[in-house]
Amino acid sequence: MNCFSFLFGRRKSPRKGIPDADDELSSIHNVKLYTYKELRTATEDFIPVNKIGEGGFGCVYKGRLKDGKIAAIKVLSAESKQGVKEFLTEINVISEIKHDNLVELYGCCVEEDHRILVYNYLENNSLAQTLIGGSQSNIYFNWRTRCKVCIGIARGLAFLHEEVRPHIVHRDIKASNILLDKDLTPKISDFGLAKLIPSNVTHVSTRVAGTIGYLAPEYAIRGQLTRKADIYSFGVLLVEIVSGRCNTNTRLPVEEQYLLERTWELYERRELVGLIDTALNGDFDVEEACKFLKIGLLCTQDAPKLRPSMSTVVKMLTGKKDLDDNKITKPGLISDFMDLKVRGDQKKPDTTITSSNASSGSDNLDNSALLSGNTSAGTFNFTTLYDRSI
Ligand SMILES: Nc1ncnc2c1ncn2[C@@H]1O[C@H](COP(=O)(O)OP(=O)(O)OP(=O)(O)O)[C@@H](O)[C@H]1O
Repeated sequence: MNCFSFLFGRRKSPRKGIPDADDELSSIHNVKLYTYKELRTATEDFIPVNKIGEGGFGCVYKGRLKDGKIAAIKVLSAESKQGVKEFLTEINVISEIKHDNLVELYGCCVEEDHRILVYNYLENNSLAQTLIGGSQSNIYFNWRTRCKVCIGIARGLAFLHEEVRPHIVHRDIKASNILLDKDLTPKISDFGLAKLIPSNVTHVSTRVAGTIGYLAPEYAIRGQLTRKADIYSFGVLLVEIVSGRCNTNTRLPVEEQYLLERTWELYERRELVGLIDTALNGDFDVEEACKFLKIGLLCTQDAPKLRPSMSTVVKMLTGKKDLDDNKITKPGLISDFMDLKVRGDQKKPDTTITSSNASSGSDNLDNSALLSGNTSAGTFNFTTLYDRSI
């Protein structure tokens, strides 16, 4: 796989910051190329009624392709400079791998200034729009469905982490990146931030990107990226699925606002059952639900090496391996650190954050990482200064 050998900026297209289509096409392999005309026809000229969503990348439309397949057609917006790099990463990472719990890329369109991704259409939106904070959704997630969703996501991640070579770290596991098909099978999507981890290195140092609330502290603060960062994010998501709530909710009483802190507190008081979603109306296996919450805690422990691998998580979730309750240590939280720095108003719950000035792949770093964005805890914009040697 040739994911990160893209060339940018040799010949620019008239659109500022967008590389020439020929340059881009030379870095895209084994992917079906759609013409803009075909995608225009498929979406009836991208009419608003066919628009099914909008993300950081641009708008997503539903459309019928020439071969009759229904597709989700993601159009990179003209303003999205960051998106061009993510566009190529997404194509090169996802096009070469297939798994039941990963979204399927049908192909893409690179024509003049148009950059479009074409996916398998998934009928039931994302976990963020349905189970977690999706008040408009009419899907009921009973306990069995939640188990299936958790295990499916875990299997998809185990595949990326342990079966694909080189291993892939997704870097943005969160509720809005888990899409659901008609049977509520979960599909991990959005590989625009994914990184390959060569087998001979322990971690890569990288610009920090991801979503506040799901970011492992060692990665958020020091830029150290390993598979354990995804495992941390998965742990947060697992607790969200069992509790049916978002990781941060400032409308709740202060002591309940941060889900991981709350989970740890209830775990210590042996009252984890109090966290399980009341929408289940008591119709769940208490022991199993508490076990899932404990696995969430195992995955979010402060020390990355204590977090289990995803294949171990799959075994624990499916009852093929016992978990040692006595071994769970306190979750790593960046909220304490953020409390010192957070200022401003309350906006949207999920925000992608990016740090600048962090060297990539360097052995000796003097990093000054500027993090900025919005959380439900407030808009933040702060600088962390640190020195480290690996
Ligand atoms: N394959 C798909 N099938 C059906 N709907 C999809 C598909 N892909 C995306 N969508 C819809 O489009 C919305 C936007 O998706 P997109 O991946 O662009 O952004 P996001 O993940 O929600 O946000 P961000 O870009 O900030 O991470 C999704 O929430 C979902 O409703």
